[in-house]
Parts: sequence; structure tokens; C-alpha cells
Amino acid sequence: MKPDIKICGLKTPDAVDRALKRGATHIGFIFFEKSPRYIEPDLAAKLAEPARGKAKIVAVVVDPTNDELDEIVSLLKPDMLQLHGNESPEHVLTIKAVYGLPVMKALPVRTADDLKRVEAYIGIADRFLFDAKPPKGSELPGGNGVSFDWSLLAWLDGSVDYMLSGGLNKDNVADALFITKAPGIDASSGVETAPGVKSVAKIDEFFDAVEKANAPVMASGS
Ligand SMILES: O=C(O)c1ccccc1NCC(=O)[C@H](O)[C@H](O)COP(=O)(O)O
Repeated sequence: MKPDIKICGLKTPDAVDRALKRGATHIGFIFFEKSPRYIEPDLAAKLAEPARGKAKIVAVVVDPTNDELDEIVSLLKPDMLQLHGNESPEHVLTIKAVYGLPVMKALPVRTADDLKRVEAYIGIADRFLFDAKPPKGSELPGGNGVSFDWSLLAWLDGSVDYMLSGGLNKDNVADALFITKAPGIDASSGVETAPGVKSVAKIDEFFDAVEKANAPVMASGS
């Protein structure tokens, strides 16, 4: 089945346009000031306009304060919040109750033990985003362009809805899908020419690779 596809860290109209034209189901905006993909909420709101009703608009936040969320939600009017910090299950519940929005909870993964944290969020998070643990020294909880051992996801109960993330690009996405059968995938650095600089050509190549990976295998004729 065709996975949901999220292109994250968008900052320009041409990248938003290309992601939508190629069939992105989710587009993400980063509200973490240290990130090269950081965008002001009012600019994100303008960029997101063409996506309304076509793709889910995702606000990516890290251990957000109420003031931060108030501003982002009122300006951007996202379809979903991606919580990419150390938000506890209780904090996720509170955020959902206050804003009435579905939450995708990001969890960093390096070992099988890391996936044990899923349990605490079942019935609370609407979806998970499994991302690689940031490399030592990185100030970014996401967008590091590194992958984790995808075979770890084989341990998951099939009822866990998630997006696979972390270092996905045109060269590895077919393998990632083959190994995990992920219901959703997310890419950021893999469709950039430099940190924070999205490339329409790379967005195209990424979607081409996903389409190729999903194309039915034709039986060889006569
Ligand atoms: O992308 C960022 O700069 C970022 C900063 C702070 C929190 C989250 C961030 N990204 C969240 C995403 O959903 C990314 O797409 C995900 O981490 C994968 O990134 P990449 O490995 O570069 O494809």
C-alpha cells in the first residue's frame, strides 16, 4: 500500500508546491529556533495556504510552552501537532485537550529498548514518528539526516500507526519500505542541497523512488 508521505521543514513556496504536486499527504513546518528549518508562524501560515484540504499541515514543536502553541495554532491553524521533544504522556493529553488537534509523538530510536516507550503513549498519541536518535553534539532533536536500524520496527504490534523518519532519501527509501512496510514516511535532509535548503529536484527524486518501490511487479511475459 502507498504510504503517507510527509515532507518536513518547508520554507519556500516552490518546495511546498512541488511536495503537493507530487502527492505529499503531510507537510511539516519547524518551530524550533535553533533549526536551519525554523520558520516564523505567520510565514508558515502563508506558505501552508495552498495545502489546505490537500495535505495535512503539521506544526513541529519541541517541548512547547502554552504561549508558543497559542501563537502557532492561532496563526497556522495546523491539522496536526508533531511533538518532537520529551513531552510526557500527560503533557500530550493536556495539549490535545487544550487545542483539540491530533498529535504525532516523535520518539527517538537507536535500540529495541527505545521502542518500549511506545506503550506509554498508546491511546494518547494519534500517531508516532520514529526518528533516529540525534548524533552526539547535535543541537537538533530531528532533521539530522541519520537513520536507525529499521528492522527494529518488526517488533511493533501491527496496530501501531506511525511514520518512519530519519535520514530517508531517494537511495534508501525503497529498502526502508521493504523492511518496515511503514504506513507513513517522512523526509527532510534527504530532499535538501544544504541544511534548510529544500530542492525541488530532490523532492521529485524522492517521490520517484517511492513510486518505483510501490509499483506492482509485472509478471514476465511469454
Ligand atoms: O528538521 C529539523 O530541523 C527539526 C528540528 C527540531 C525538531 C524536529 C525537526 N525535524 C522533524 C522532522 O520531522 C524531520 O523530518 C525528521 O527529524 C527527519 O529528518 P531527516 O533525518 O533530516 O530526514
